[in-house]
Amino acid sequence: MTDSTAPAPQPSGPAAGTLPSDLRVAVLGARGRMGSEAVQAVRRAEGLQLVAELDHEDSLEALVTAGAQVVVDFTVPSVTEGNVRFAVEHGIHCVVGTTGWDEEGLARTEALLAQHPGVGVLVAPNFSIGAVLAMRFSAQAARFFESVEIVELHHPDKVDAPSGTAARTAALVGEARRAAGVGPSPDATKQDPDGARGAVVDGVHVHSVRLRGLVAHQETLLGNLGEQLTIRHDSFDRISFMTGVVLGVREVVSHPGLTHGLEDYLDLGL
Ligand SMILES: NC(=O)C1=CN([C@@H]2O[C@H](COP(=O)(O)OP(=O)(O)OC[C@H]3O[C@@H](n4cnc5c(N)ncnc54)[C@H](OP(=O)(O)O)[C@@H]3O)[C@@H](O)[C@H]2O)C=CC1
Ligand SMILES: O=C(O)C1=N[C@H](C(=O)O)C[C@H](O)C1
Repeated sequence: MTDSTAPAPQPSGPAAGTLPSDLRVAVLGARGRMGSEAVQAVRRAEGLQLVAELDHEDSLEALVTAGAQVVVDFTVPSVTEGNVRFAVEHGIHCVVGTTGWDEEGLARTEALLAQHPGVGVLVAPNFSIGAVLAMRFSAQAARFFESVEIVELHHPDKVDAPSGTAARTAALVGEARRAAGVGPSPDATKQDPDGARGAVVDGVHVHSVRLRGLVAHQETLLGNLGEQLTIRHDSFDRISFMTGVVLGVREVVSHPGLTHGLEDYLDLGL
């Protein structure tokens, strides 16, 4: 959708200090909480050149006009897959932080990528290194405990629940427990008319808290008789996601096809 009163998108030529070989990067959702942080991170990063900052009133055609090689998407769940489709069809690699992706959307994107060999798409539910490790640790621990539940806590302006990170953690935990032949967490609840037990994702209960003052936080609670393990991660500031975003931009160009999760670009040594 275009708005003639809105400022035109900002395709920019080579800026002082950039080289012709710098990777040309555009940010979608550039005025949002994450997009604005990503704009600054790309500007700061050596070897990257910010060529467009787009928000919802801007046409995606501006990505092509600006000659973007990689697009970073921090928009809203309802539009992110369409943004990726446009980019892939124009040979532009994608680094996607927007949440709300389901298996069907990922499968459609994978099928599209098969028609565009050489193009890479990274969909990462969480770009902070601590959160990536917390997801991995949760999956590793899952089979050793009788009970597992996830609590995610976020700022109240977040539009989706459960968080993408919590949904991904639950999927990894569920998969690890199934692979190990571990049954569901014990739960005698027979009546829950108000949904007090939270959402159930891949057999794992997920509870979403929305509280002013928070940024992004998550606990995986694992229980056995007489003991509890808590795997907690806190993002106190959105700067925590930026190392991962810049890494994703640099790596996506050499990882054709679909990558789900930043961990595939990292050597976690686990
Ligand atoms: N993977 C990760 O590590 C992280 C992921 N996220 C996810 O990133 C997403 C964005 O979060 P956040 O920045 O807090 O949200 P915001 O609401 O602050 O930002 C979203 C931005 O996208 C814009 N927008 C909406 N529709 C379009 C469109 N069609 N094209 C381009 N831009 C559009 C909005 O504009 P307007 O307001 O004018 O409509 C807004 O500026 C969420 O899905 C969130 O879960 C967040 C943090 C970390
Ligand atoms: O909306 C947010 O803020 C966040 N969204 C992502 C999610 O849904 O997991 C990542 C992080 O939790 C912050």
